Amino acid sequence: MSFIASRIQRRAFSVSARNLSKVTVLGAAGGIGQPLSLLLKLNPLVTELALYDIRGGPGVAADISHINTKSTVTGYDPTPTGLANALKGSQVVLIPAGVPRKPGMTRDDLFNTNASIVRDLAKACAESCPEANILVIANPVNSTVPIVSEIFKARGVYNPKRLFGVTTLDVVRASRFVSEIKGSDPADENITVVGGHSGVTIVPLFSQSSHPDLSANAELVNRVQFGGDEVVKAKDGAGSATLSMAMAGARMANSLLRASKGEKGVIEPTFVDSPLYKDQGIEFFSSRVELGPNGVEKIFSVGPVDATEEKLLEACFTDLKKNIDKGKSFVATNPGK
Ligand SMILES: NC(=O)c1ccc[n+]([C@@H]2O[C@H](COP(=O)([O-])OP(=O)(O)OC[C@H]3O[C@@H](n4cnc5c(N)ncnc54)[C@H](O)[C@@H]3O)[C@@H](O)[C@H]2O)c1
Ligand SMILES: O=C(O)C[C@H](O)C(=O)O
Repeated sequence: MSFIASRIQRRAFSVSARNLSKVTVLGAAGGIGQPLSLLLKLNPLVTELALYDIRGGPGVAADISHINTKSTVTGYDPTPTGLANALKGSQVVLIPAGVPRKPGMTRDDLFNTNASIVRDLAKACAESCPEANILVIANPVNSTVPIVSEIFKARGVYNPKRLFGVTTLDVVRASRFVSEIKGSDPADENITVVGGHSGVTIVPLFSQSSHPDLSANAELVNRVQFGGDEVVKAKDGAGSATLSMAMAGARMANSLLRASKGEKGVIEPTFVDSPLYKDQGIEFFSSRVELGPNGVEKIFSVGPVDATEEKLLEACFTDLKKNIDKGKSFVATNPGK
C-alpha cells in the first residue's frame, strides 16, 4: 500500500472511530438503569449501548435491542469478564448501580452499601476504560465521586476532567418547581443550582434567575433541597426517583456526547473536582461546567449571591466537606481486593 493510501486509510479510521460512541450503563436493570438505557437507545449519538448489572442485564438488553434505532445493544453477564467487556472502548460510563433510599433515610445512610459497590465498579473502569467519562449517579454522590477519584488516583489513571457526579436532576426540579409558581414554561426557567447532591448541600441560586425574589421563598428553596425526599415518601418504600433521574442522566450523557463531537457552549451543572473552594478544603463542588471533547472544559464560578444564599452556601460547605472526606477515607481504610 502506498504511503498516501495508508495515510488516507488511517485518517478514515480515526474519523470513524471518533464518530463511534459506546455508552455503558452499570446497574442497567434497576429502576433508573432501565429507563435510562431506553432513553440512550433513542439517542442517535449513541452507536453502541453496553448494559451490565449483577442481575438481568442481558434481558433488558434483549428487550431494548428490538427498538428500531441504529445503535447496537449488548447485555453482559455478571462476571468480571462480562464487566470488562461492557467497559472496553466505552466513551461514557453511567453508574446508577446501588441501593436507593426508603422513607426516613438520608442519602448518607446508603453509604455502607453503595460505597463498596462504587469502589469495585470504579476499579473495573480504571482497568478497562481509564479514559472514559465516568458519570456517577449512585448515592451519596457527595461521597461516591471522591471514592471513584481515589481509586483512579491509586491506579495512576486519574483525569479530573473525566469524572462527573450527576446533579442534573436538581436543576431539572428547580426549573419545574419555579414554573409551577410562575405559570411559565419550565424550558424557559434556567435556575443555577450549586454545591452537592443531598439536603442542605443543594443550593439553588434564584437571585441569579429572572425571578430574584424567589430566593426569599424558603418553601421553594426547601423543596429543591429536599425534592428527592418528596419522591421517596410518595413511593412509600419502593425506592426513590427513577424516571425523572433517567431523564436527567440521559440529558447529561447527551450533553457530553454533543461536546465530545465538538459542539461549543454545552453547559451542565455537575459535581466535579473543582478549584472553586479548594482553599476551604472542599475538593469537589457542583457548579455550571462547560463540557468539551476532553470532558470538563471550563468550570464557572458561583457568581454573585444574595445574603440568604450566602448563608445557604455556608451550611452547604460544612456538610459537603464531611461527605467528601468520608468517601476519601473509606478508600484509604477499605481498599478492597
Ligand atoms: N444522582 C441522583 O440525582 C440520583 C437520583 C436518583 C437515584 N439516585 C441513586 O441511584 C442509585 C440507584 O437507584 P435505583 O432506583 O435505580 O435503584 P435500584 O435498586 O432500582 O437499581 C439498582 C441496580 O443496581 C444493580 N447493582 C447493584 N450492585 C451492582 C453492581 N455491583 N454492579 C452492577 N449493578 C449492580 C442492582 O442489581 C439493580 O438492578 C441509588 O443509589 C439512588 O440513591 C441518584
Ligand atoms: O432522593 C434520593 O435518594 C434519590 C436522588 O438523589 C434524588 O434526588 O431523587
